[in-house]
Amino acid sequence: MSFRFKAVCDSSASASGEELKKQVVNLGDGSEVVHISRFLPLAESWKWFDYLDKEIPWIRPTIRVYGRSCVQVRKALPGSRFNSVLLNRYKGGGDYVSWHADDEKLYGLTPEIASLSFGCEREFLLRKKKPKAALQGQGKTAAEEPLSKRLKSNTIDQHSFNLKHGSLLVMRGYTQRDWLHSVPKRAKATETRINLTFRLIMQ
Ligand SMILES: O=C(O)CCC(=O)C(=O)O
Ligand SMILES: [Fe+2]
Repeated sequence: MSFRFKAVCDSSASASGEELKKQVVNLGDGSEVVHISRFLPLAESWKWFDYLDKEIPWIRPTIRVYGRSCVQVRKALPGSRFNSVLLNRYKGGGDYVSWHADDEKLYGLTPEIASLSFGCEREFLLRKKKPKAALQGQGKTAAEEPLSKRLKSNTIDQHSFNLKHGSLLVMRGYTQRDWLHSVPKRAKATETRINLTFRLIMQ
């Protein structure tokens, strides 16, 4: 699986011969999102979708982690900074992931999370945490934060990305500390979407 994944990435960059349309969104204060809507070729992406849809024993373990299973990948993606992948399957527009941050300690302070999407296009939202919530993640109180940080910043505090079949979205820097993300319900999204999020778990 890991070898095939790498091969697919390489061929998408060279075989198409066209520049990857890369959108880099600076969220401010050291947080950043990179979005490449045609990261993998469409046909290759459908192969991945079919493989994952059929071969993964999709389960719904509890209501809190609705439709999600976790697979530990060892020695995967040689040379990369990821050692685990989480798989999400959204059967239709009624399946969603509510507002959260992947800010668990096991990912470190500035985790890089790379998300590949297959199948039905869905909206991905980012919303700035309320200042108190962002500070809690660092064990600080508002008073401990420099005045410059407490003044209202003029950056936009909500972003939306349409995650297409074969797209890649990378969250990095302080995005998990300072921002929340979600995939909301969408009545019009009738088809299945599968999403892989690659992460580095600190040993
Ligand atoms: O499905 C997605 O694009 C996001 C999933 C997600 O946020 C997660 O697995 O933590
Ligand atoms: Fe997440």
